[in-house]
Formats: sequence, structure tokens, C-alpha cells
Amino acid sequence: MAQASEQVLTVAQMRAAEEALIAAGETIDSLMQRAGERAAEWIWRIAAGRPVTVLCGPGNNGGDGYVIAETLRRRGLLVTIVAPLEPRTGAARRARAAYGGEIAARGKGGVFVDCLFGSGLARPLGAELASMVGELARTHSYRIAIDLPSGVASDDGALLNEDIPRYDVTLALGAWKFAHWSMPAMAIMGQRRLVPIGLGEAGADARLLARPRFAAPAIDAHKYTRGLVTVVGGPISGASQLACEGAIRAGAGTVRLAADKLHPAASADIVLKDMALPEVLADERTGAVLVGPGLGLDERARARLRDVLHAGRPTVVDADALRLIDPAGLEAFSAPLVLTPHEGELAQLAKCFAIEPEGKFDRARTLARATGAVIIAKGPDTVIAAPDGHAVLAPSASSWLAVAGSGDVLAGIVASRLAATGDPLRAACEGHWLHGEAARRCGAMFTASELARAVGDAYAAAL
Ligand SMILES: NC(=O)C1=CN([C@@H]2O[C@H](COP(=O)(O)OP(=O)(O)OC[C@H]3O[C@@H](n4cnc5c(N)ncnc54)[C@H](OP(=O)(O)O)[C@@H]3O)[C@@H](O)[C@H]2O)[C@@H](O)CC1
Ligand SMILES: Nc1ncnc2c1ncn2[C@@H]1O[C@H](COP(=O)(O)OP(=O)(O)O)[C@@H](O)[C@H]1O
Ligand SMILES: [K+]
Repeated sequence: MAQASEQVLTVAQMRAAEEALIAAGETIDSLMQRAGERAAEWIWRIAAGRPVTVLCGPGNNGGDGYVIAETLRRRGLLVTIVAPLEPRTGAARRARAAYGGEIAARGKGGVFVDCLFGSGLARPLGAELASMVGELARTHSYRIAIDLPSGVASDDGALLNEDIPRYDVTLALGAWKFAHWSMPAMAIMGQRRLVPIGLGEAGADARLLARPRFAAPAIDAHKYTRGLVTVVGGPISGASQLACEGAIRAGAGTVRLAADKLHPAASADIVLKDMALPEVLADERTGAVLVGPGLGLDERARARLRDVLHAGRPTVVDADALRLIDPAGLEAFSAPLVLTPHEGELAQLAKCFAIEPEGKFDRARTLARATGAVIIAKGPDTVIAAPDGHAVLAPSASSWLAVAGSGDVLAGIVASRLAATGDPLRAACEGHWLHGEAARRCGAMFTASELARAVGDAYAAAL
């Protein structure tokens, strides 16, 4: 079960969680006090004596702002509140009444704390408010958003206004919201930190990716019990080579390449199987098959994909094969399945499988249901969605991953985890984590081959 700190909530789920706390004896005021004081603790450290300007809105996000301002003022900071709208909720009014400091028309520089709107934002900011936020952001040297930057839609991370400033830090109150881990909003939030307020498990079906725990092979392990991966090759042998290199370092004991020949740079660890594909796939020890990297889009590619689906082994479908797969091809397929589309492939799959929702999260989740596959919808805001509705938000560790071939490496890693575990959701999560950790270890400017070589160290780090 997900830890409460890993759950990602919609606004409706957040409200329900808040109501559960209230039913257990809390009040909105006590929650606001706690949220505000704990956020103020962060701001105190960040401000390091600089003046603080808090922009307060009409709702409870504004209420948090009054609590923050009063807490910092009592600790001796120079605090100014800018309040273009009067508080409208009871808790916000009471928080304002308890504030004993200055309310002014503009800030004094230093740290800007945005408490204009949080999860209750219902529409774009009017021009006056938007320009006030922009002006405060420009005239302060450090910018902190409380719960969410004003102008961000909590449930999907859309930016409702055009010129929302970039923040240095965003403090999520109580629980993560979807916007904290979705593009484009996450790109303007700076560092994100969770401020706990005592919210328990809220029955969320989305959570953040957690660090996996691997184990050394069992004492009686052999190369096949650790997992046998078959990578189905095609005309672009470099792509399947990269997938094999990822796979061999991600836990599987044996990696085979079903192709006519090896790539010239292939390592000796990759076992070439150059007989007919159905014959290779007939090996009962096969733990996972990867099809797609370097496959091509021609008739032969179609035939090889058909062979793979006909074999009915646990399968990862990536790259070219995502362009060839369709509902008819999956009709008789019942083994564990993982699809790894990037943005463009996801859009094409949505069309092919008549998936209506357009947002990345809903699209991935609906596609998972429709195909019975675990979907890894890739990108900086990767979403992993399972057919039962569970989803994992898995932001990529490094934008240096935007390099040709890094997806092939991921596909190989995921196939390796699928062969090792037999569980497609677990394989997707562990594989994505290994990929991100390998990227982190590579630092800046790496190639896909270098990424694949770092997977072993990433694996060792989670033993
Ligand atoms: N959940 C919890 O456990 C806890 C939550 N907490 C805090 O509460 C925050 C959510 O509070 P909230 O629901 O009051 O919403 P919030 O974002 O302050 O604004 C709503 C107000 O703004 C108005 N409004 C909206 N859009 C507008 C626009 N474009 N332009 C102008 N007005 C606009 C809207 O009015 P209306 O849409 O009705 O016209 C309404 O009056 C959450 O982010 C967190 O900070 C914590 O205190 C601790 C516990
Ligand atoms: N800007 C980015 N930030 C983080 N991760 C990224 C970024 N761009 C790409 N990635 C990751 O790198 C991989 C690229 O996969 P893909 O687009 O299939 O590449 P290719 O087909 O060239 O191998 C995915 O895992 C994706 O999530
Ligand atoms: K805010």
C-alpha cells in the first residue's frame, strides 16, 4: 500500500481527506494553522533574515498566507502582506484577524510568497491580478508558491494564464496534487517540497514512484531462473543493441537477440539467436519478449510483431511496434503486457484504440484499460498506468535523457524486470526508476550507450 506521503490527490480527494480529519476532531482553522506554521518553517530558513512579502487571496490559500505572515513576523522577520481581495472563508477571515502586521499595496523585496490561489483556482486570473503576481515576482529575489503557483490547475497541471512566473520553490500542503508532477505546471514550480499536515491514506489511486528494493540472486539461481529476455531485432540493429545492453544490466540472467546478425559493437554478453522467430519464442523459459526497437514498419516488421503476439509471452512493446499494434492484434493476447509510448506514440495509440480523454494521465489510464496493458507514457512527467486504474507518477530524473536511443535502453530494462518479476506494473516502475537513476549517475551529456552502461550501478544502488 502507498505511504500517505506518496499519494497524489485530486482536489475532490483532498477535500474528502480534509473532511475525514475534521470528522476526527480537527477544524479547518487547526489545519490551516498547522499548514501555515510548517510552511513558515521552510520560508524562515530560506529567507535567512530577508524581508518577506505574502500575497494573500480570498480563499483558504490566502488564509494560509495570513498564518505564514504572522508566524514569520513573530519570529522577527520584516513581513508585508499584499491583499488585493478580502478573505471570504471563515478560516481565512479569522487568520487575517489574528495577523498583527502590516498590509500594504506593494512588497519590500526579498522573498515573495504566493498565497493568492491554491487548489480552489476556478478560472484564469484577471489581468490586474496576473500583473500583480508578475510584478511581485519580478521585484523579489526569491519566489515561493504555497500549495500551487497561482494560475495552475491543480488536477491536470494546465497553466490557466500565459505569463505565470517561475518559482524557486513550491510547498505542497498536506498532499501532492497532480499539478506537482505534470507538465507544463511542474516546469515552473522550481523545487517541490511536501509539507505534511497529518493527512492519512486517502484512498488515492495515483502515487509517486518509490525507490525499489532489489535483492541479490537466490543462492541456487541460474541464468534462466533470473529471467530470460528475448529482444526481437530488426533492420536497425543499433536500437535492439541498446535495448539488449540495458536488459543485461537490469537483473535478467540471459539476454538473447533474435536477429540475423549482431550489431558490430555488440558485447559478448548478448546471445544471438538467428533461427526463425517462432522457434526462438517457443522456448518455455522465456520470461519476457521485447519487440519494437529497430523493428521497422514494413511487412516483415508486421509479421514479426504477429509472431510475438501469437507466442503469448510476457511482452514489452516499444517504438516501431507501437505504430503497428492494433485492437485486432491484441484480441487473443492475454499475457502480461507493457507498452512504452512517448507523447507522439501515445497520441497515435489513442487514435487507434479510440481513446477519448486528451490529458496525458487520463489518456494513459484509459488506454491501459482498453488494452489490458501497463502503459508507460514517457516524458519529463512520465505516467505509468495499470489496467485496474492504479497509476504511478514517475517524473524523469534528468532532461539529458532527451537523447536518441534512451527509450530503447528503457525498453530493454523494463523487459529485463518483466522477465525477473513476471509482474508488468512492478517491471514498469522498477524499470523506469533504474533508467532515471542511471541517468542521474551519468550526470550531464551522455549517450544512450553510456546510459545503458550505468544501469548496473543504478541496480546496485537499490540492493
Ligand atoms: N485541503 C486541506 O486540507 C487544506 C487546504 N489548505 C489550503 O486551502 C487551499 C484551498 O482553499 P480554497 O478551496 O479556499 O481555494 P483557494 O485556492 O484559496 O481560492 C478559492 C477562492 O478564490 C476564488 N477564485 C478562484 N479562482 C479565481 C480567480 N481566477 N479570480 C478570482 N477569484 C478566484 C474562489 O471564488 P469563486 O470561484 O467562488 O468565485 C474562492 O473564493 C489549498 O490550496 C491550501 O492552500 C490549507 O489551509 C490546509 C488544509
Ligand atoms: N526532457 C526530458 N526530461 C526527462 N526525461 C526525458 C526527457 N525527454 C525524454 N525523456 C525520457 O527519455 C526516454 C526517451 O524515449 P524515446 O522518446 O522513446 O526515445 P528514443 O526513441 O530516441 O529512444 C523516455 O524514457 C523519456 O521519458
Ligand atoms: K498559491
